[in-house]
Amino acid sequence: MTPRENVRNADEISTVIRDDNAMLGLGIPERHDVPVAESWAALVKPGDENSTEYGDMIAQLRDFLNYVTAARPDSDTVAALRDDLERWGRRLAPMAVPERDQMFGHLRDLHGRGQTMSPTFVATEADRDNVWGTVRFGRYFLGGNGAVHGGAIPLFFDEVLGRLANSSGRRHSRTAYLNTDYRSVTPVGVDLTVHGWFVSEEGRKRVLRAELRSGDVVCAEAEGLFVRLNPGQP
Ligand SMILES: CCCCCCCCCCCCCC(=O)SCCNC(=O)CCNC(=O)[C@H](O)C(C)(C)COP(=O)(O)OP(=O)(O)OC[C@H]1O[C@@H](n2cnc3c(N)ncnc32)[C@H](O)[C@@H]1OP(=O)(O)O
Repeated sequence: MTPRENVRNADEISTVIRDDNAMLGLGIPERHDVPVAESWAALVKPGDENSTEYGDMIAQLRDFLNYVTAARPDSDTVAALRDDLERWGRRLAPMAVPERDQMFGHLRDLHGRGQTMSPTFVATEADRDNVWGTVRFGRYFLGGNGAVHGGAIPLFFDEVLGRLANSSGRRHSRTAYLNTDYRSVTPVGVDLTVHGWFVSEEGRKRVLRAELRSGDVVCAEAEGLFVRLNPGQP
């Protein structure tokens, strides 16, 4: 008997659906209510126009990607969605701006910077050399068998360590290497804890490490070298 066949009443059904949704990384609201950790907030560029509204739209887009990933829609639904997406593409295309003016990924006062490329990192505490926070990979980031895709994890580490490497007034650096060790399966739809920290800073070279945990279990670890850019270096 499957867990669903075992369900007896409406309360139990809604509990099962809620649990399934959590497992799938569905219906998880973006956490705009959590304040950005104080020293991490020093990176914030205040007053980004429409940033809250844009952030809410990105949160919807994140949920949407999770629903698209999880659904097996009928052909009418697929056709309707394709047409809607095409209409939105045509509406947005004339609004393209140069990179420096785009909002996607540039809203540093929002958790996740207003982008959907990597899951939202919620920084809860930070100092000059450390950041702590949480992340939940939605269904969109599924690799297989409930595990997060192996490529999504270094992307996430680059997001956290890249930002920490350039925090607290440090001049901009770029990732030279980023080594990831997959210690155990990283589960989709589960709140994970993150710690990123400086190991050393010598001349232009900044070595940082990070750890991703599910409860007490270490899911993945990373070490990155970030090299401070010389003036004029892209
Ligand atoms: C506007 C809003 C934006 C918001 C953003 C928010 C945050 C976003 C978060 C996302 C963030 C995302 C961030 C991203 O993803 S950045 C994107 C990914 N990274 C890149 O595209 C970088 C490409 N590479 C380069 O540009 C150059 O190679 C760099 C600049 C890295 C170094 O070239 P450069 O010519 O300048 O320097 P150098 O070659 O003399 O090297 C200098 C020193 O470093 C040592 N070295 C170099 N490489 C390695 C290596 N692989 N292993 C070990 N060591 C290495 C080297 O031996 C030397 O050491 P030493 O001999 O002096 O002892």
